[in-house]
Amino acid sequence: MSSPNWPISGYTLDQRPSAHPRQPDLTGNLPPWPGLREHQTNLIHKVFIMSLLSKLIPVCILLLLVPAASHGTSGNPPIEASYYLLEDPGQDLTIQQVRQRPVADWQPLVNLAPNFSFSNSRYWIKLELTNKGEEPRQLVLDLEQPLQDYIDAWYISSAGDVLDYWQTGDRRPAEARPLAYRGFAFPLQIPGHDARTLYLGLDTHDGLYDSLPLSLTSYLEFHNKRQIENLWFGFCYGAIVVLLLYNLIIGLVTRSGNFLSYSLYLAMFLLWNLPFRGYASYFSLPGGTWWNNAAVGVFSVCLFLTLNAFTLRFLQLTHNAPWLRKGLLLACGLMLYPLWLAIIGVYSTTFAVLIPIAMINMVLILLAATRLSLQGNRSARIFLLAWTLLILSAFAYYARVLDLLPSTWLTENALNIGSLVEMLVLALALADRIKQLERQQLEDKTSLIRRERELKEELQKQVDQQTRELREVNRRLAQDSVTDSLTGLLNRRTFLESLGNQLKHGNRTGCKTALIVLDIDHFKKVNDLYGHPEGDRVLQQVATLIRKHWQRTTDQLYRLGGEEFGIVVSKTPAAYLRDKLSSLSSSLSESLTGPAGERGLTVSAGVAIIPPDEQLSAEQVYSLADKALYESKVAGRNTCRFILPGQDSLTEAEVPADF
Ligand SMILES: Nc1nc2c(ncn2[C@@H]2O[C@H](COP(=O)(O)OP(=O)(O)OP(=O)(O)O)[C@@H](O)[C@H]2O)c(=O)[nH]1
Repeated sequence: MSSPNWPISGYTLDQRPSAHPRQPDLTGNLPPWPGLREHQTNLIHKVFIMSLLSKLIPVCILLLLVPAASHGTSGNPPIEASYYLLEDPGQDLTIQQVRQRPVADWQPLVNLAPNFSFSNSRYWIKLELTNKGEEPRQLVLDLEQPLQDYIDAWYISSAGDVLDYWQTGDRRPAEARPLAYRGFAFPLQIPGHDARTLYLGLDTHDGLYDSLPLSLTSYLEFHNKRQIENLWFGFCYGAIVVLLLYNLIIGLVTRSGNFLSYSLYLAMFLLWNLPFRGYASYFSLPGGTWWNNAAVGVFSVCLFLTLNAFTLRFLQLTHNAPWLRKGLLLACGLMLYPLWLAIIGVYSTTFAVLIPIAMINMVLILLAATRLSLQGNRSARIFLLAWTLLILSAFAYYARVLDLLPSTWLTENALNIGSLVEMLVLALALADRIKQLERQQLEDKTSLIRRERELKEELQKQVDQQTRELREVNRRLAQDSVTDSLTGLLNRRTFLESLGNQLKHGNRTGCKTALIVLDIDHFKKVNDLYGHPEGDRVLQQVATLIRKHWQRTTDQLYRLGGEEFGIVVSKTPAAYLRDKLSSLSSSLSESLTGPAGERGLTVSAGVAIIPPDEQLSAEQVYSLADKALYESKVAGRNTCRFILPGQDSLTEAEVPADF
C-alpha cells in the first residue's frame, strides 16, 4: 500500500502563513494533499449519512470484532515521540519566546489526556519527534477534543524552519481544520533519520478546558479509526433516531406523557451530543461556531430538564416520593440560570453553575430509583438498571482517559455504548410499563366483574329478603284487616262473605251450618262502673273463652261489634251446640270477674241452624240468629234461643235430642 506524499514547506517564523498552504514538495511535485482532504471530507460525509440511515446490527457486530487503534506509532523502525507542557498564566508568550524557553521550563507530559479544567492560562504542548528509520513517515497527531476553543500549531523542522502552521479550534471556521474531522488532527511528515517539533498553543474562550486526549498514529491508522468511529456514531445516532420516532409516534397516538417526555429526552440527547461530539461542525450554518458552542450548554440543560420530566412521570414521584419530586423541580428551576448563561454565551460560568446542580440532580434521580426499587417497584428497577449501566460506562470511559483501563474498542466507545444501552433499557422499561398497565387493567377488570357478580348476588339476597318481609307485612296487613285488634278474633269485615261461603259449602256437602251470636248482658254497666279499659279486658276474656270452646279448624270466630260475638260452625248437631253453649255460659259466669272480684257477668245467645237444603243468604241467616238473640234478651238474658228458618225460636230444653 502506498502512502501519500506529504508536503514539507520551508516557511520561517517570519513568513507565518495565515492558513496552511500546500507547497510543492522537495522534489518539486505538487502533493495530492488537498484532493485527499476533499476525498476524506466526502467519504466521511457519505459514511456518516449512510451509517445514520443504515442502523444495521451487523455493523455493530463488525465493530465489536475490530480492535482499537493503538496509541503511538506502529511499524518498524519506531518513531520517538516526547511530549512537554508549559503553562502561560499571563497568556502573553509568543511562539518565539516559547521556542526559546529553556528545557527546564518544560514539564514532561506523562498523561497524554491532560485536563486543565477551569483555567485562564494558556497552555503550550511541545511534541518532539525523531524518525529512527530511513523511510519518511506520515503521522497524524490526533487531538480528540471537539470542544477545544483555540489551537495554534507550528510544525518546525530540525533546522528550525516553520514547515506548517495551523490556526484552528471549534471557535474558528471548520474549513481551517488541518483535516476534515470532528476533532482536530495535524498531519505530520518526517523524513528518515530526521527530527521535527510540533508546538500546540491551547487557549479558551472564557476559561474552561475539557480533557485533551492526544494520540500519535500513522495516517492510515488514523483514517481507519475515523471511518470505524463514524460508522459507530452513525449507528448510535440512527438507533436513537429510530427510538425517538417510535416513541414519539406512540406518545402522540396514545397521548402518553411517558412516551412524549422520553422522546423529548432522546431529542435533547441528540441535539446535545452532535455539537458535543463535534459532528455539528459538519453542518456549515451561518454563525455555526457560535451556535455549536452555545448549543452544548443550552442542550445540556435541556437534557436534564427533559430527563427530569420523564423521571417524574415514569417513577410517578408525585405519588411515590413527593419530597424527591420537589427536589427535582427545584433543580429544574435552578437550571434556568445556566440556561440563560449558555444563551448569552457565558460558556465557562454556564458549566461552573450547571455541573454541581446536575450532580445533585443525578443523585436525586438515583435516590428515587433506588428507593422505589427497594420497595419492589418493577419499573424503578429497570430504570435504575439503565442508569447504572450508563454510570458504569462513564466510569469505563474516564478510566481509559486517565489510563486506569487499557484503550480498547470497548473502553473508547464506552460512553456511546452506555448511552445507547441506557436508552434501550429505558425503552424496555416503557414497554414493560405498558405490559404492567395491561396486566393491571386485566386484574382490575376481573376484580370488577367479580365484584359486580358479588353485588348482584348480594342485591338478589336483599331483594329476596325484602320480598319475604313484604309478603309477611302483606300477610300481617291482610290478617290485621280481617282481625279485631282488641280480641284477635276475626272482625266483621269478612263475616258475611265467609258465612255465605260456608252456607254454599253446606249446600254442596249436605252439612248443616250454624251461626251463634253471643252478647254480654248489661255490658254498659261494666264500662260505667269500672271504666272502659276494664270493659276491654272483659271483652278479651270472653274472646279467650270462646276460643277455648270452639277449637276446630273449621270453626270461624268473630267479634261482630261492641260486646257481640259470632261463631260459625258446620256439621255440628244442635244438642252438641247447646251443651257447648251451656259449658261456655258456666265458664263465663265463673271467669268473668270485675276488678273487685265480683261475679255474675252473663251472656245471651241466639243460634240459627241452617239445614243444607236451605238457600238463605248470609244476611238472612244473621237476621235469624239476631232474632233468636233478641228473644234470649227479652226472655231475661243469660239464656240461649235456637231458631230454624221459617220457625219460631226454641229454648234449650225444646231443642230435640236428634236435631
Ligand atoms: N269497653 C268497651 N266497651 C264497649 C266496646 N264496644 C262497645 N262497648 C260498650 O258496650 C256497651 C253496650 O251497651 P248496650 O248496647 O246498651 O248493651 P248492654 O249494656 O250490654 O245491655 P244488653 O245488651 O241489653 O244486655 C256500650 O256502653 C258500649 O260503649 C268496646 O270495644 N270496649
